[in-house]
Amino acid sequence: MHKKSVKDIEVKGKVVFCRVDFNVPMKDGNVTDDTRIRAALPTIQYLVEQGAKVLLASHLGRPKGQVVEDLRLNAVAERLQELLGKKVVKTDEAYGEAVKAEVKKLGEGDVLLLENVRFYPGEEKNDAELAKNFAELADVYVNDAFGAAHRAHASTAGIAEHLPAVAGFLMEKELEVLGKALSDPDRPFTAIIGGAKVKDKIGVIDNLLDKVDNLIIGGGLAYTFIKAQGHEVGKSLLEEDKIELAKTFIEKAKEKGVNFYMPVDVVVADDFSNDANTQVVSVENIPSDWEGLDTGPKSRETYADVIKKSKLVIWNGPMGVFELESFANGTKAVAEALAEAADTYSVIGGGDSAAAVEKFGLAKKMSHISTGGGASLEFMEGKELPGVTALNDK
Ligand SMILES: Nc1ncnc2c1ncn2[C@@H]1O[C@H](COP(=O)(O)OP(=O)(O)OP(=O)(O)O)[C@@H](O)[C@H]1O
Ligand SMILES: O=C(O)[C@H](O)COP(=O)(O)O
Repeated sequence: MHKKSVKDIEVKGKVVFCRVDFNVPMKDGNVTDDTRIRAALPTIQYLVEQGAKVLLASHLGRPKGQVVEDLRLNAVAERLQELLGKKVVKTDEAYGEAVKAEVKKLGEGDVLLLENVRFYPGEEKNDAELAKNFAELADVYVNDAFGAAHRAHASTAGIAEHLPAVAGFLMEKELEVLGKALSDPDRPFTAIIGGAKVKDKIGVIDNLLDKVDNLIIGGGLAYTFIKAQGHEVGKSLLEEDKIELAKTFIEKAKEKGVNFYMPVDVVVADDFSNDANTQVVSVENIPSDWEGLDTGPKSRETYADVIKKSKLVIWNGPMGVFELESFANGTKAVAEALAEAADTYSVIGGGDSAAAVEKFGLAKKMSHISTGGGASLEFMEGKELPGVTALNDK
């Protein structure tokens, strides 16, 4: 990586402002999935072992610059304390005199978690004053928040102007895996793109068509492609204004010699619910008052075949409405094929696909599950990540 890492600097005795992405799912005041906390542990533990005074900063949810009691980081601090096996001090603010006083009390190897940085309006505006306030707390800045690296905020970008700024281990790992996939992929290289809307995936499809050998399309966005091929899609999700774009993607795939796989059959339902009546139909025969909610068995088989013959697969977006048992099979088939393909390096691009492999109990079988939803998507689109750009070059 061309950015400095936490290993490139001396941290002993220094106060380190470490931005992490502890934006975790919560229910009734408890952390329901601590994956992102666990993913940041190697950096935190390293800083502790090296004798740094560790200040952790994160956002949680979207409080829009106001204090929202339910979005305080207290439960996160508790979970972190359990995982680290050592005391984590938690402050009710993220900067200011009271916080400075707490920081002064820290000894080498101590850990303090600041309050939700999005309680301050300046955070999302990348306000220079707020960035300075954060920087005043510390001697060094470490960014390990890959999941928030696509945001140019005060704690992800602005602060780096005031302190030596380096990447943490999670940040490095994510950039290494995703970067290698895009710049020097093992082949055959397959991208699987699903999810709800074409509009959210335009950039990623366009960029990946320049790089992959196979592109597999599934999920709700497939119906715009099916329509682009001249078939009726009934009540399925359709973006009328993206049909022409879908045609250009199919054309681009042809020009680039990319094998383009779309569903040949789908599971249609007469209602968006688990108890709906369902049938499997070919894409030429989608009934006018039914909607497609999953890929059909023939498509699943083809997709699994392509996956197993690939050396590298990047997957972003579910193949169907996997949250409903009746329409989870397409997504499950992709997850199972990836789990079975021992020679295939599988990269799960965060968000819903990561939730799906977790739900099917197959997460451990994947080579890399990104902790970034939006961040990994923007990276795959070839966009610059402000949280990375802001760090010091090697
Ligand atoms: N055929 C379909 N019709 C309607 N919705 C669908 C269909 N297939 C999948 N979906 C829905 O798409 C949603 C996921 O879409 P999204 O584009 O957000 O995926 P993602 O990129 O994996 O997630 P994230 O944005 O969190 O990274 C899921 O909730 C799923 O139920
Ligand atoms: O959950 C995420 O993708 C990151 O934590 C970023 O959150 P945001 O979309 O609210 O900026």
